[in-house]
Amino acid sequence: MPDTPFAPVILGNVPGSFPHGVLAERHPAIIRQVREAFPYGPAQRRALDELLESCTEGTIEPLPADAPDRERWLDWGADTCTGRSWYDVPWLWSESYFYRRLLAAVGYFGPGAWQGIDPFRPAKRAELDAPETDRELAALDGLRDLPEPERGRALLHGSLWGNRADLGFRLSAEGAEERAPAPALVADDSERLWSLLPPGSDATLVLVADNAGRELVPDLLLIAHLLAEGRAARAVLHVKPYPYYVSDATTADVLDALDRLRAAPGAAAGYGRQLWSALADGRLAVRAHPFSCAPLPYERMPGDLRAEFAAATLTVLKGDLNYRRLVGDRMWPPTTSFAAATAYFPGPVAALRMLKSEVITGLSAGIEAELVAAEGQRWRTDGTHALIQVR
Ligand SMILES: O=P(O)(O)OC[C@H]1O[C@](O)(CO)[C@@H](O)[C@@H]1O
Repeated sequence: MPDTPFAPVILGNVPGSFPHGVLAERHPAIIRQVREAFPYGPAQRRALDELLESCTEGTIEPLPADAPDRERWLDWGADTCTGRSWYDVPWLWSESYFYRRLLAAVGYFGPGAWQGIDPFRPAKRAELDAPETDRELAALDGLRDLPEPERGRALLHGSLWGNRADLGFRLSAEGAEERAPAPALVADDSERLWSLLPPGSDATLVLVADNAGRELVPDLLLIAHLLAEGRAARAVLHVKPYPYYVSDATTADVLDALDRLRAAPGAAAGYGRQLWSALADGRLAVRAHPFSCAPLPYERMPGDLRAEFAAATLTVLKGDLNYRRLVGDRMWPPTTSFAAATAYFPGPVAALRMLKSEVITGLSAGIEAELVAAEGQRWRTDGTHALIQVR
């Protein structure tokens, strides 16, 4: 991507800005939430306190010498960020490293009794087990008699609006959903998406997941539909290798979502069985590439991931964080073409995203004017607007 002066990389060092608020308020709130999630011992509580002090008043500290991923983080720029304020390095880097340090503080990486214990699991399970999930699964019965294109559209929108299920965002977004006088969908390239996945095509779909629970379930339903209707011959679901951004999906969350579907009454159980057999016979594969938790834009993706995305008929990136990484987490003018901002991507790519941070591209001047007239700049960050963009 050309180093364009008019699209600076986002930092968190402007007091009052959305990124600054995430570092200064949301991260401390997440540390408090994690502290209460499990009966962590004195050592873990001390480590959480130290992280709280470091990320609010201190500087970025290096990983311990024996950290298994120390070399990887050096490749990801740790030597240029450690020793500096969390607010003065790229926001994306700061956020990503915060979750790496948070997991280390509770002993997630081990060795020890807390190795592999997901500090966000109670919150994710509560969201998956919520009565709203029952209602959403029951609504699937109403899709059975619809013609395929309508069922496809309903499931695509289920996956899109499912991106509301961002538990980190919810910590600081009370009441956001009531507002939004301007159009909720600010860009819609869904017809182009369907044209890339016609029925009967030997297509390979790659879906890069975002949140677990009530977002992951509709993502899985969309995959099941595309496989069952022959719009995709095979699918790869990318999840996170470790817990991330509070509610991002891991393989354990995929299994929880599958259990939820298979245990549900009606059409939902059928989708659950389809997905189970697709996993068993290889039509659906789950991958957890380390780069999924990298503090870097997709432009910096490693060769094996680039090759996988290049070979895919379509790569669907879910959510706000993936969108930020897709367009370099830069403050592009909103009317900058999505195709130009993603020109480096090795294959056809679609973004399904709720707007929960300032980054945006590919808006028409008319839509931008309407949004600004109705909501100032609130539309960028309050999670009430969405986009489907395809290149
Ligand atoms: O779950 P999503 O859609 O990637 O959203 C992640 C949220 O976290 C943020 O990184 C802010 O912490 C924003 O990108 C967004 O508000």
